[in-house]
Amino acid sequence: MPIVEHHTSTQPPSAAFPYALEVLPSTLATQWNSPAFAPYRDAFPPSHRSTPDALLAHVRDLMAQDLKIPYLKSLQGYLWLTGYESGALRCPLFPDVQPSMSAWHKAGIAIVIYSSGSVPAQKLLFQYTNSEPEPDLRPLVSGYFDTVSAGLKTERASYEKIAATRGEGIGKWLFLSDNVREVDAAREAGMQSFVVVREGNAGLSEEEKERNTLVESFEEIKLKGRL
Ligand SMILES: CSCCC(=O)C(=O)COP(=O)(O)O
Repeated sequence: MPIVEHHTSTQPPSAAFPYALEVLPSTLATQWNSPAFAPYRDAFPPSHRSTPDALLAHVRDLMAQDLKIPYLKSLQGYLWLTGYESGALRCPLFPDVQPSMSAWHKAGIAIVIYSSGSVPAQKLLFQYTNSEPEPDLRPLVSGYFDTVSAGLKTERASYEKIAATRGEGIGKWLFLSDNVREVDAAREAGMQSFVVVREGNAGLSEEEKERNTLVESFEEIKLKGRL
């Protein structure tokens, strides 16, 4: 049963983050007091949401640091919704991702997503992919977790919590991520855990390469004899 860490192991850099920054000023200007937007606004600390300009500056700052704060992630999901629905955004996938996910699904292996991106944002990403002829990959996914529902991705307890939601023992799970600290946490919890090496990811030290199983494509996973 794989858990697919969905950002850098399934997707090359996408236009989603620039899109959120692009539409943020007009969203703040036109929706500041709208009932749809208010919950996203009010999730930010009061000191950073006194005015639309204050919130704009704060969100730009958080995004420049790529901070994985739940209220930022919720806002991004809200901003991405119009982009996906209008066709301005599509989630680009590495070419091995859809065929592998389909094959695992066909083989009865459950695929669960765990990301710092909010669960609503994860569902959008998998609904609107660049996969042809069927861009909507949600039927292949059995569950979604984020840092609100499962906890931090660098903590062992988060993986224990996710594994406890299904009947298989934790030793049957495989976790995939580009982030070695996440891979370590999942392994400590008792999951099998591989580092997915993709172009553009942070490099690994020699020590990290030696003590981890590395895969450059999901197609290699079967060859490693784990599925
Ligand atoms: C366009 S990527 C959306 C996911 C996201 O917001 C993010 O921060 C990625 O986090 P992950 O834990 O999946 O690396």
